[in-house]
Amino acid sequence: MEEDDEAPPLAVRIDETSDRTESSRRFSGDPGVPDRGPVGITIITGYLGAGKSTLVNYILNAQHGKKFAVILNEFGEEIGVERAMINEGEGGALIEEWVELANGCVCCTVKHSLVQALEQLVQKKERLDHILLETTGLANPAPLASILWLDDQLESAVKLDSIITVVDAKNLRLQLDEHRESASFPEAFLQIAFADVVILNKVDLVSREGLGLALNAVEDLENEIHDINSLAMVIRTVRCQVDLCKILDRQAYDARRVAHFEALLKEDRSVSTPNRHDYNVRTLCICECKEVDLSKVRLWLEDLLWESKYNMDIYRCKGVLNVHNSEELHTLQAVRELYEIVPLRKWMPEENKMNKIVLIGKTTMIFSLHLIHVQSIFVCNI
Ligand SMILES: Nc1nc2c(ncn2[C@@H]2O[C@H](COP(=O)(O)OP(=O)(O)OP(=O)(O)O)[C@@H](O)[C@H]2O)c(=O)[nH]1
Repeated sequence: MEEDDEAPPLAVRIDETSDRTESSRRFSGDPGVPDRGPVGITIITGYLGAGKSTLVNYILNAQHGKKFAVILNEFGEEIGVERAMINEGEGGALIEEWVELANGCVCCTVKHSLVQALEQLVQKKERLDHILLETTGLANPAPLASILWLDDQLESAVKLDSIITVVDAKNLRLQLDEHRESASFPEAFLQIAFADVVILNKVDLVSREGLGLALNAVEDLENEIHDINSLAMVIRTVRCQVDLCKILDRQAYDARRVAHFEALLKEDRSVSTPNRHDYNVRTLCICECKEVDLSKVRLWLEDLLWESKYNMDIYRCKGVLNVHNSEELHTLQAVRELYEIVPLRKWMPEENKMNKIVLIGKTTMIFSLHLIHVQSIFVCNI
């Protein structure tokens, strides 16, 4: 794990008096509803040239009537260049607020300025519907996710909504292959591993090559992305033209957002996703009906997330739990070392009570349930 990930999430506890209404209506097409819940932040990440600015432009120019703040993170020499790439509309009409973080990479040196920028922005939050944070092409989104992901006890005025990773369909394979043999770890893996949504952009460039093979080529890329992160929704685009309802207000980090977890229960994930490629970032899915002991789950998670035991570095985890002596379905969310387990709702009579835990992380070993000692969390041994 990296050193700079350690700032507590309390760092962005900004507005203790903010009200706690749901922010889900912001993009629901009902602009008349007064809604001053936490302002959602979407992190837009992706490799150099993948189409991040194109996506920001597309969002700003879409007919939604919403007010956005845009935070740009650029390296010193690029100051002003990124901003010039964004169409602010006549007289800046499309953007409510601009913040440029120009001191370096947002995931290390700029953490403090980011928090300050958010503090400034939320003072104007009555006028804001959403914040877009575009990171530099090389940024690792992990520390950002840890800073911005707040659990429900923290009454913040901002809330991480989701991480969108834009990937370049033409160059993705090259980018993933690039460092596979070397000691340096490609950001492209991390960006996919942390994504809630992957925009597979520039599919026009793949389709143009070898007509008959084109469809397969895009499908192969989708599979490759899912091998790394089976939780992410993958959307194919040309010039990032995407239905905004699919990418904004996803509340991907809200443990009480029922839809994410119900989808998890329905999806038929295999027990362990075999990788066709020898990547060391993978998804592993635990699927077991036996009841779990909550205190054992916590111990196991803390070993995994805090101690990086079992030769694994877990980036993201989501799951539903069948807890011993409880009639309630519990949800589990983790981003790096932060995790939360909350009771969500009663199990329904027709439901098959089960545990489903999806882990996304890096390992130097063969990813196996046995090796991560998952048997230790169950009330009865399996
Ligand atoms: N053919 C094609 N070109 C695209 C598509 N999307 C974006 N581009 C072009 O790709 C180039 C890079 O797009 P940007 O949006 O600037 O990419 P970026 O990720 O912001 O780039 P950096 O800020 O340098 O990391 C631009 O010339 C875009 O016009 C697409 O779907 N197809």
